[in-house]
Amino acid sequence: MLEVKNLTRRFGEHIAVDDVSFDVADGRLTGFVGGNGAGKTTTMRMIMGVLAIHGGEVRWDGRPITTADRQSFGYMPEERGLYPKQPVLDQLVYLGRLHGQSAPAARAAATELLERFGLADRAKDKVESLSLGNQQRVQIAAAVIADPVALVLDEPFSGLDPLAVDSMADLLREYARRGVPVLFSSHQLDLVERLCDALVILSGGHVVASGTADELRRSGRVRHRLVAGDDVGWVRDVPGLTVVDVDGPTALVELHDEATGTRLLTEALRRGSVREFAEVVPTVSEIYREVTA
Ligand SMILES: Nc1ncnc2c1ncn2[C@@H]1O[C@H](COP(=O)(O)OP(=O)(O)OP(=O)(O)O)[C@@H](O)[C@H]1O
Repeated sequence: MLEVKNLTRRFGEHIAVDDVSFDVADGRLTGFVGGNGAGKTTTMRMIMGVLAIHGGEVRWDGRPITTADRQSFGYMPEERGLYPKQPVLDQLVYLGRLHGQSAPAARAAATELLERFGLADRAKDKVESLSLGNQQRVQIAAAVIADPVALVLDEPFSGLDPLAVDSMADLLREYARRGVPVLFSSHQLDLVERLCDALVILSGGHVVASGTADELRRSGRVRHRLVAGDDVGWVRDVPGLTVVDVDGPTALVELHDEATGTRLLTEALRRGSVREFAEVVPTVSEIYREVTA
């Protein structure tokens, strides 16, 4: 398990990351979200040891992380550091060897990854001759070439076309299935919702929410939607609830307790037909907007 404990980082007077704590459990795909400048990249850089930590610590397997631990991680930095003039396959083999792989093992792993990302026919081309999206695919291959024990990926999905997004998502799921903790940042909340087991939401350098998507949904205000056969303006007079919205036969309400739900439904049935009465589960986007507002 990767643990981030009270991490803090300043740039001059500005506190970019302020007492940030969260866990990335083994086998858990954890989405790291937050607006521009929230502190995601700074946190990931501290996890990987490329930026000095001003407070707190990073732990791996229950003890302070070491340089050797970090070398066994797969890291995709925000600044995509590939050598533009080097052929794609040679570059991946070189990176694999830097991580201690033998030349044949690195070549085999690189070839398999290039095939997986539809780049087998570009193996001999220089990186700079690839489109940005394809360079991004090579960068992903570089992060996973040496069979990492944890993955820390800064916006791995940005710039990918839908097919590459699917390959990337499959790859991350596969690593998670093998028990690898995976932390990735993204601004694509729909993707995070679809893919993640857990979420960490950062705002202004602080963790404003974290947990599984289900835990976050349940921790927010639960709303109910009532759709009746006729106008439901009368719900405003029902005690024990807050009306969020009323539009003709549809009302969105927050119940203060369960008994009010029963009362509301009974009243609606007494007045006519009820087409729907259900809990409204918020999406990750809605939770995000609420906690970062
Ligand atoms: N090297 C630096 N020098 C000065 N300030 C920095 C430096 N790196 C980051 N910051 C500041 O730290 C804060 C957090 O930045 P960071 O890049 O970590 O955010 P982010 O969540 O990754 O944003 P984005 O989604 O835009 O990539 C910002 O206010 C940024 O301006």
